[in-house]
Amino acid sequence: MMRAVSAAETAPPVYAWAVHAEALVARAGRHVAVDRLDLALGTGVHGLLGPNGAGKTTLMRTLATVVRPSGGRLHLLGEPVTGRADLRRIRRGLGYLPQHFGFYPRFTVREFVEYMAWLKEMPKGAIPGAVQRAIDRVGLAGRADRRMKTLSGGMLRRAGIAQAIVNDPDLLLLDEPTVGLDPEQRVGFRELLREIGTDCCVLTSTHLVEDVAAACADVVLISDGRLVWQGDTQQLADRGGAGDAGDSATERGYAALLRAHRGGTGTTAQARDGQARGGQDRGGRDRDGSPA
Ligand SMILES: Nc1ncnc2c1ncn2[C@@H]1O[C@H](COP(=O)(O)OP(=O)(O)OP(=O)(O)O)[C@@H](O)[C@H]1O
Repeated sequence: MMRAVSAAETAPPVYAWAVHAEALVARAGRHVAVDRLDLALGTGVHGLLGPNGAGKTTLMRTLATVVRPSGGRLHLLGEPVTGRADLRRIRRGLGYLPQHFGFYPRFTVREFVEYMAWLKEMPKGAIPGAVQRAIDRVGLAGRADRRMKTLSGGMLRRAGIAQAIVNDPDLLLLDEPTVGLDPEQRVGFRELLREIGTDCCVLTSTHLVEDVAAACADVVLISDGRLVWQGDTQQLADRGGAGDAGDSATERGYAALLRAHRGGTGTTAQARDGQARGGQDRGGRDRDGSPA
């Protein structure tokens, strides 16, 4: 008997990783904020953790093609970013919520999201429907015609998320998206992330380890611009012990990994548990081919 075959099964994958960075270097001003970072991310929700100044925002800005890499290699959605890259093509598939985003205060939510859809070169006819859908998904349907300047901090952040997802991106970058959201909104937001992550590579930075535990399948920990650790939330929790600071297993795991990194030589403290979600099968081995 014939069974229905979905498009996803028949369409060949165009690229192995949505994000593939090798020895990536990026600067914030004159400071090297991303320092020879190796990172591979496939479909799914990845949480980006790291202490203040770890380089999270600079990494996000680099992946959003706002900052040009100053060393190493970077591929986004299968396209090389270094050299004479076709950034317009990458940007059409990108969604980005910066930590601080600008907007015309007199724009309504709908006008703001429409404007961003236009900047992303979406087909004109597709924009009104896509804008309405994005606004609905972030729970701002009742406020679509309110001016941006009249929104609360949490509502503004949701409008920011709406513009980031309006083009149904293949790579969604969210820099501290839960800042300003109340607890109920945070729970709703985590659900939205999980839903988006079924067919999109989502990287979300946060200081709230609990957000990561609740919404992310994969955790990326960076410090001093380097990858310290990558693994799933259970593996993160398993890293912690009773003596580590934190109110939950994941917080204790985070504290233990940072402690090991700071106490180690940097390279010996680097670890990788398992493999990133989505992309190619790495057979449970790390980049050098040694067992994870
Ligand atoms: N314009 C700049 N000029 C010089 N140094 C900078 C500049 N912007 C950032 N830095 C430095 O680069 C490093 C990384 O900053 P970045 O904002 O990427 O880190 P972060 O992990 O996002 O930090 P936070 O958690 O505090 O937001 C920090 O040490 C910061 O002081």
